[in-house]
Amino acid sequence: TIHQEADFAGMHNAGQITARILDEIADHVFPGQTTGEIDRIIEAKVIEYGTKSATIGYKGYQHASCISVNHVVCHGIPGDKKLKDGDILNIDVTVIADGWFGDSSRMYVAGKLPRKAERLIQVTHDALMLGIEAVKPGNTFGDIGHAIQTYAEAQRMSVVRDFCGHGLGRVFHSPPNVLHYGRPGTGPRLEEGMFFTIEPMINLGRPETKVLADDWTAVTRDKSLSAQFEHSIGVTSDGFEIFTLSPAGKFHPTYG
Ligand SMILES: CCc1ccsc1-c1ccc(O)c(O)c1
Ligand SMILES: [Mn+2]
Ligand SMILES: [Mn+2]
Ligand SMILES: [Mn+2]
Repeated sequence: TIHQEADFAGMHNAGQITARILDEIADHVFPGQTTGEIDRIIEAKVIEYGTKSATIGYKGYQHASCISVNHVVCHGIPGDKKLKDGDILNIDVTVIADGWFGDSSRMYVAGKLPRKAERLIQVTHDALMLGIEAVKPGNTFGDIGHAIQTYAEAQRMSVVRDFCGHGLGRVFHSPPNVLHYGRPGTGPRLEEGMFFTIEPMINLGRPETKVLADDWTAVTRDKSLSAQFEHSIGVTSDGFEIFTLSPAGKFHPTYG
C-alpha cells in the first residue's frame, strides 16, 4: 500500500504511544519480576492510553506483548518465569490507535548487563539504524538487508533468516517481507508512502532457530544469546520517518 501525507500523522501517533509504553516499562524490569507481570502492566497501559492491542487475539495469541529472554529469538510468551540478574529480554508491543498500527520492540536487562550481552545489544541496535539509513525512494529492500547483514557479520555475529519485517499501516502485516539480509539493488524498490517494520534479530552464535512445543517460542538452535530491535518506518520524499522513536531517547538499556 502507498499511503498519503495525512497517513503519516496517524502512524506517528500510534508509534509514539507504543514508544511511550516501551519507555515506561523499563522501570518494571528487574530480577525476580515475572514476564507475565510485565505484560499485565503493558496491557493496562494500552487501555489507559486509549488504544487497542494488536496481538491479543492475533492468530490465537493472548497477550499484549511478546517477551523474549536470552536465547529466545522472538515470540516469547509472557508467563510465571522470574527474571534473574543479567537476563536480557526483548519486549515487543503493537498498539492500534485510530486504526493505525504502531509496532516496536527494544532490549532491556534485569539487573546488571553482562559484557557479552552489551556488545550484542549495541550491534543489534546499530544494525537496525544502519538498515533504516538505507531507506529512501529509489533504494531497494535488498539495500536495507545488505546494510544490516554486512555490519552484523563484520562484528562476527549472525543474522536470523527465519523471521522478517513486514508492511503495516491500517493492518498489522502486509507485503513486502522485509529481509534482514540481502544483496544491494535487489528486491522491491522503495517508494514514498510505503510503511513497514525493520526488526533484525542478531545472534552471538549461529543463525539457525527452532520453535518450541508451545508453537510460538523461537529459540537459537545453539542456545546462543539473541537480541532484536524493531521500528515502524515510513518512506518520505527524501528518506524516512521513524514512527516509534522514543521521545526521551531511551531506546536501549545503556540509556537507563
Ligand atoms: C504475538 C504476535 C505475533 C503472532 C504471530 S507473529 C507475531 C508477531 C510478533 C512480533 C512482531 O513484531 C510481529 O510483527 C508479529
Ligand atoms: Mn513487533
Ligand atoms: Mn513486527
Ligand atoms: Mn532474545
